Amino acid sequence: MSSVFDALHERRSSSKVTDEAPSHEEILELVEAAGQVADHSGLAPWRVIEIRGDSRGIVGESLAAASGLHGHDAEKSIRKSFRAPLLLAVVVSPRPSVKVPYWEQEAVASGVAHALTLLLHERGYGAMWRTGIQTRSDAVRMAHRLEPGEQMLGWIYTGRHPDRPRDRRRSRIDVRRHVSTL
Ligand SMILES: Cc1cc2nc3c(=O)[nH]c(=O)nc-3n(C[C@H](O)[C@H](O)[C@H](O)COP(=O)(O)O)c2cc1C
Repeated sequence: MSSVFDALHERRSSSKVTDEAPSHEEILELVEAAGQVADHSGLAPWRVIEIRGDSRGIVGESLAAASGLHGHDAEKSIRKSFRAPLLLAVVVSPRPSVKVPYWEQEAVASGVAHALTLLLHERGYGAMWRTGIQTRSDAVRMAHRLEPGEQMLGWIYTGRHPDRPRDRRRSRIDVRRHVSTL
């Protein structure tokens, strides 16, 4: 079993995946695990929408509509949402709280999304968190039936990793530039 340290170093996004998607039951299991992230007041201010099959077109259609695309350009946008067999829309569902402002609740939802990508990777699924300039548009909100106040965080595109994940341990950051002392 790899350590959290190894898992973080080895995770890489996969833009290409096979048609094999995690089942609904597996998604429930992984989302439950991802939901164990630190959460001020335990508000669980997030939810995940599974999007499979033809429903995937709704994502591209709403992004295209929000961008005012038509014809060939709209079709191109719609095709993009079929790049993986399963799209997991991650949504911030803010709860009323005097103690926990919106930004903290978005941080929790974001943590859930990152944890999900790691868990999918561990199970041999490729995952890639994708958004679009119109992710928070009304067209996308309506297409995903978001409640007032809810916000999209994007979609995790996932499916079986096409080959065994290579050991891709490498650092992309110059850590000394990101850590300082007060
Ligand atoms: C909130 C968020 C939105 C993203 N949106 C996109 C996107 O729309 N298109 C894209 O190519 N990459 C997007 N990315 C980046 C990829 O998910 C991925 O992290 C990047 O390609 C680097 O690959 P790596 O994760 O293997 O380092 C997004 C990442 C985050 C966290």
